[in-house]
Amino acid sequence: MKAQLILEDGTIFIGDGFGSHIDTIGEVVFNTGMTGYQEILSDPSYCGQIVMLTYPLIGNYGINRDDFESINPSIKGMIVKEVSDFPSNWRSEFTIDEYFKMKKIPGISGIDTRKLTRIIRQYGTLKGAICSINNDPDDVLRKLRQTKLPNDQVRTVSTKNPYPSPGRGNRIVVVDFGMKHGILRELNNRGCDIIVVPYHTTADEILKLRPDGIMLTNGPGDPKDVPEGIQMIKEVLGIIPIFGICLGHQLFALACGADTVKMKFGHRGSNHPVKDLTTGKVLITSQNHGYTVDPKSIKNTRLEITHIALNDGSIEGLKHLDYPAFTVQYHPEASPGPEDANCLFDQFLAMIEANKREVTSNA
Ligand SMILES: NC(=O)CC[C@H](N)C(=O)O
Repeated sequence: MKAQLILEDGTIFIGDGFGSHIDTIGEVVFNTGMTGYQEILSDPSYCGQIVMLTYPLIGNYGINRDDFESINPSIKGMIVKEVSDFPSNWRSEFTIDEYFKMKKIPGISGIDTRKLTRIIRQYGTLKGAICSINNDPDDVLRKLRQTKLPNDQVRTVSTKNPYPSPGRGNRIVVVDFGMKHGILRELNNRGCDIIVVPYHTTADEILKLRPDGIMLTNGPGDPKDVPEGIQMIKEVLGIIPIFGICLGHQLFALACGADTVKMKFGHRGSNHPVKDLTTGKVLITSQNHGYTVDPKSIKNTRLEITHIALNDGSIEGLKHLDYPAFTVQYHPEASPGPEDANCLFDQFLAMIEANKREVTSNA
């Protein structure tokens, strides 16, 4: 069935609908990863967004039961050049079309994704609509321009109740701002005794759980829409060691007095080079963010920049100069993408051990 993609600047693309044939509106962003569409479509950080994949063939290894990053995908839609109807992989259980029909997500294929990428790179991320070819484009455009993008995505995707993932190692409270399950897997692999808590959990509630460390997860939207998280971080900083990823990194920066800004079109892909300023090494990283910490805002804080993006010089990592706490803008849990930065989870646990020794020696 023919479908159309309409951008808020008035550009119209005609393509073929796949998945659910419902109309949708969202922020159109592009991801340049060559693989990993299943992890991308189930990454809660894309909540409210229509994701365009620049790799030209999507769905060729199907949808399997192992690679989800959340139970229910929260993307608004997907834009691709070509969708594969006949996946070939021993793990495949559904085609992407079947899966999107089941989850009520619309997709559009047959789109000139190079042209669309150029538009977004030139003008920045835009709102867009995927709808039936029968809709009047002027009506859709009017509705699209009137539609405000949501600001409550973290509330939508965060867990409603705390839950444990037991282990015999360090107790980690994972604050779920829209967590990718890859983060849990990394902590589980290291034997951690995990308690996942909702985004609005207060510092007191967290401290009552007697954590050895606090993990601030990734998540969707503007970090300034999550004041509960910023307040909590201010109160636990210096008491419990902290590791933050992506939205967790941005919230940490705000809690420490830095500022965040929206990027023109963000970083989304699996091969973003990042320089670790402490070692001089370059890591190839997995990324998905549309906001960034403003470098001008760092000088009045007690933060040190530990990592920078080599494509545009933006901040990719921070550490606190006085307290055990560090954060990264990229995804050390990969899922999808390279595992160059996986050792950050080990560094988190080493920081926890060092902190325990310090607390004991000061006692
Ligand atoms: N993956 C993330 O945590 C993304 C963080 C934030 N929502 C951004 O777009 O910048």
